[in-house]
Amino acid sequence: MPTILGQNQYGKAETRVVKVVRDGATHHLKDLNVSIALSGDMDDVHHSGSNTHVLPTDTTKNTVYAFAKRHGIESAERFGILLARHFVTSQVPIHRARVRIQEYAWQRLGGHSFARAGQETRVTEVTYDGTAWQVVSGLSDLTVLNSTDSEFWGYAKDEYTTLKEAYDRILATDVCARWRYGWSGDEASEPDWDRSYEEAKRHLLEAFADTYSLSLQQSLYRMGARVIDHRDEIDEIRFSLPNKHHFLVDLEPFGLTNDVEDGAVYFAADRPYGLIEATVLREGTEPRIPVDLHTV
Ligand SMILES: O=c1[nH]c(=O)c2[nH]c(=O)[nH]c2[nH]1
Repeated sequence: MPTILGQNQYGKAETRVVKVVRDGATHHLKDLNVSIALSGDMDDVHHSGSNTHVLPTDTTKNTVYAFAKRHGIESAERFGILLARHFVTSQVPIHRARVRIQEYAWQRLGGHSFARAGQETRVTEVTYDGTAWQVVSGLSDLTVLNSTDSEFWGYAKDEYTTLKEAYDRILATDVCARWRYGWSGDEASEPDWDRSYEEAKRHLLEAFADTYSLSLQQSLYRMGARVIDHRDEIDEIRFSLPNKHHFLVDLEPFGLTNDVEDGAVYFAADRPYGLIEATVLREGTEPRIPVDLHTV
């Protein structure tokens, strides 16, 4: 049967780029997911396997990172225009470039601290056996990020350790927290659940933003301790915190320095991720929140 090649396009999908702009102690964040699709004179690669006209998808990814550093990210549209024009005007066989960009919105918590806008899910689990009540509430998927004041160094090393010590890194996580109320079931002392939720959330966010962090484990403990210290009705809190790694992109091959101090471009990796989990308890109380909040 004779066949013909129909519409075709190619490029790197979902390049996750985070650009930090430092304005003194105030940082600004652009967080994009960029997908490039190029098309043009691509018959040969499909028919004969000749790659002469194929600018690698790897290159389209590098271009996203290099452009983020070289031109900054003023808006998703401006960034898309720069990229699309670049591919079409610099490669003769490429006649069309489609650049799709998703931009993640961040809400400011402080100078260098941010929470992903409108994302979290509030949860509760109420158990009653005719005698005792147990109320465990919390939240999932509250994404937060500090663009500085995070280090990680001085860790144990063995023959498989390659991680470079970090003295100024991005610290980001999706907070999954469950807290258990000490409430006995007595109506007169029933907590104001909405207020308790808002305050627990506020305290854990403030602790995340205010902590100069030497590890996510340390930030976690501070977040839990802040909630327990300020909220008498809560006896126990457990966190499951993925360490959402942001790696500095090596832009040296393109003659660009990517120094943290003057606003860097990061590759936001989605997996694998470190998963840091711990319970913080009021002294004298029993741990009752299940250990595995996540199922992975
Ligand atoms: O805050 C961190 N805690 C770790 O246990 C760890 N491990 C790692 O590779 N990076 C980090 N970061």
